[in-house]
Amino acid sequence: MHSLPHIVIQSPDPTLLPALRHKIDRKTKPLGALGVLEALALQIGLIQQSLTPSLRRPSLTIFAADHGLARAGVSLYPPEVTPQMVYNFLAGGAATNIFARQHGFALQVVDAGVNADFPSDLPLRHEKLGFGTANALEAPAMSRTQAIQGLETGRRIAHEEVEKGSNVLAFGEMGIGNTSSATLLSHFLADLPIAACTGRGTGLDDAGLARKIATLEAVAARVGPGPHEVIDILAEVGGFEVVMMTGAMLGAAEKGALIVIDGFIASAALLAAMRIAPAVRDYAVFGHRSHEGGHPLLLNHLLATPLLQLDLRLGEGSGAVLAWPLLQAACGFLNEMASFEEAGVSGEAAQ
Ligand SMILES: O=C(O)c1ccc[n+]([C@@H]2O[C@H](COP(=O)([O-])O)[C@@H](O)[C@H]2O)c1
Ligand SMILES: Cc1cc2nc[nH]c2cc1C
Repeated sequence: MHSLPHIVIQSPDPTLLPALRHKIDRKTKPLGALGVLEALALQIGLIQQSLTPSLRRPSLTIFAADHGLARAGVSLYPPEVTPQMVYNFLAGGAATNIFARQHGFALQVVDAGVNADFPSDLPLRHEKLGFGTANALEAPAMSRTQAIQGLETGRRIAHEEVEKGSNVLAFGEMGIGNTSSATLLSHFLADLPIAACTGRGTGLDDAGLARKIATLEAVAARVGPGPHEVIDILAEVGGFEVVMMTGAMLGAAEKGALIVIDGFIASAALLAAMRIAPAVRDYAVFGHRSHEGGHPLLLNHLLATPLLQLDLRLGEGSGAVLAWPLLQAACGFLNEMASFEEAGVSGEAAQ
């Protein structure tokens, strides 16, 4: 039987922290005046173990998959949209394509388990774990073996991106029904109440939201209160794209790359990854705060400071890619901004 891969992730060595702090504090600005950008520069410097970090070949990988639970009416849109959006990504017409082009991201799309037969010659990475997950109301979304295979595949994909020269990896997803998986992961892995962290996803109305909450509570009752191993929770509530994204985050951190987290689903994948190797958190930055109901709660749980707050609720990695100029700004000021000494500006406070 497959077993959970042994993944060792080290937190970045903190020895460089005082030198990084000193370099930031000698820049021509009041102490702390660059706020969150200072924290970002510190984090990137530590991850790269460098006082002059650089961001190379930003990459976005979108994992797509279908959800059996979508048949229970938990989304406003039909599951057919998942394969249709895959074609849209491949044609370059989705929002995330535009933002990725704008910011020079290398983009790849992975079929993690879409319920469609894609021609083998499409420029799509074929890593299908199944034709959509099982309906989690009735049975585990996937087997433990599929979950482990998904983790391993995601991990390999991230390693390959690093081998191609990337040190910034953003991950996105597409999967009708996947805010339900993310809600259930938040419930089981962060102890968040289902009613509080269920959101409208693609745009459910009040009645739809009430139906979704009742459905997710029924799934949670079938799974039972635990304790559960993280791999079993991933298998119980899915989805294929979420397990692959979890593996990819672990793979990116193993290689010392910066991970850019998108919205609610990506944050739930990180939550799962942290249960496998807690230090993965040290490599993550949070692109934005999604408009999806549970995301602020999950971000609080993760002690995360999202960089943008644009009321996005799209997924596809869009909120991660949009945060790119802020990552560049953090490295830019650390590398290029004059110090008090260089600029002949007095660095002493008057009182
Ligand atoms: O990233 C987010 O925070 C986010 C919030 C709401 C919806 N989405 C996207 O919408 C789809 C899931 O919504 P739903 O209603 O089908 O569960 C999926 O394709 C996600 O990429 C994404
Ligand atoms: C059209 C559409 C595009 C998406 N992109 C990510 N999730 C999505 C859901 C829908 C419905």
